[in-house]
Amino acid sequence: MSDLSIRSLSKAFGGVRAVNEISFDIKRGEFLAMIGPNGAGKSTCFNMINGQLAADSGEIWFEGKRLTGLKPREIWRLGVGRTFQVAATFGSMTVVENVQMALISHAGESYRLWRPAASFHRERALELLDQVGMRAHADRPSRELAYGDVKRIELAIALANDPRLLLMDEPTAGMAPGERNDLIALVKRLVIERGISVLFTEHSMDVVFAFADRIIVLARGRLIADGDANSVRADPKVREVYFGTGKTFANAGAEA
Ligand SMILES: Nc1ncnc2c1ncn2[C@@H]1O[C@H](COP(=O)(O)OP(=O)(O)OP(=O)(O)O)[C@@H](O)[C@H]1O
Repeated sequence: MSDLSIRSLSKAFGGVRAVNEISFDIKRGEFLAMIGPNGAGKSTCFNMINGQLAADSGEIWFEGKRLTGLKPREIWRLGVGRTFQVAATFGSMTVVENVQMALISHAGESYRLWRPAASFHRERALELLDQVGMRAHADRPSRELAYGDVKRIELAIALANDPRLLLMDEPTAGMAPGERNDLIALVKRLVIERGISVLFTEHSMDVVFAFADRIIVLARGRLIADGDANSVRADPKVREVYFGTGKTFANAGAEA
């Protein structure tokens, strides 16, 4: 069964066709990478899926429900999660409190209700921290964490909503190469364990070729390739759009 279906999705900004008649599917449990050079339309596509941007035309369906036209919160409630940058907002709270807040929000409880009860959802929050390898840091203030660890907390927070599809727009941005691999390997393990689907964008070709089940490639708003690492790596259209960008594309991930 196809979890997410995108059909002829389009969005223009003035004269710029940021996303132009894009169609693709994500199956349950699939780890799908969306790649493309700068300005290809990846973020625009993500923002339409999560409801932050209205599509000009086309349709988005998730588990048989139409997402186009829904508000971000309605889409989130239907089981489409996304990672948020939490560090700046909740830096003064401890790691576990940040995850507790997400669980409170998921349960539809109010922050006011939570205040006198710091133990609210603590056990479940600790379980989530365990899954992302951060339980030992539970009671540290979030602002003390290293950047890579903040990314793990963001992942735990996204999982608190129990998503069946998780959208991750450049989850490894700003990370060192080793940390990137660790984070994506962790996400892939969670995908397998929880049977959720993930759509992610990533600039590191090594990461994409090593971990993605499938790769879709955008260029100037168009979808130009959709397949596994080998077929995408060998695709002349893909090579053409990456040629001259300075990325080590041709051999990236060849060992994977
Ligand atoms: N709010 C906006 N207003 C005007 N133009 C926009 C807006 N958002 C995106 N664009 C344009 O739409 C095109 C696609 O941008 P988008 O950010 O979706 O690409 P991207 O693939 O995510 O790029 P990057 O990898 O650099 O993040 C670009 O030409 C961009 O300049």
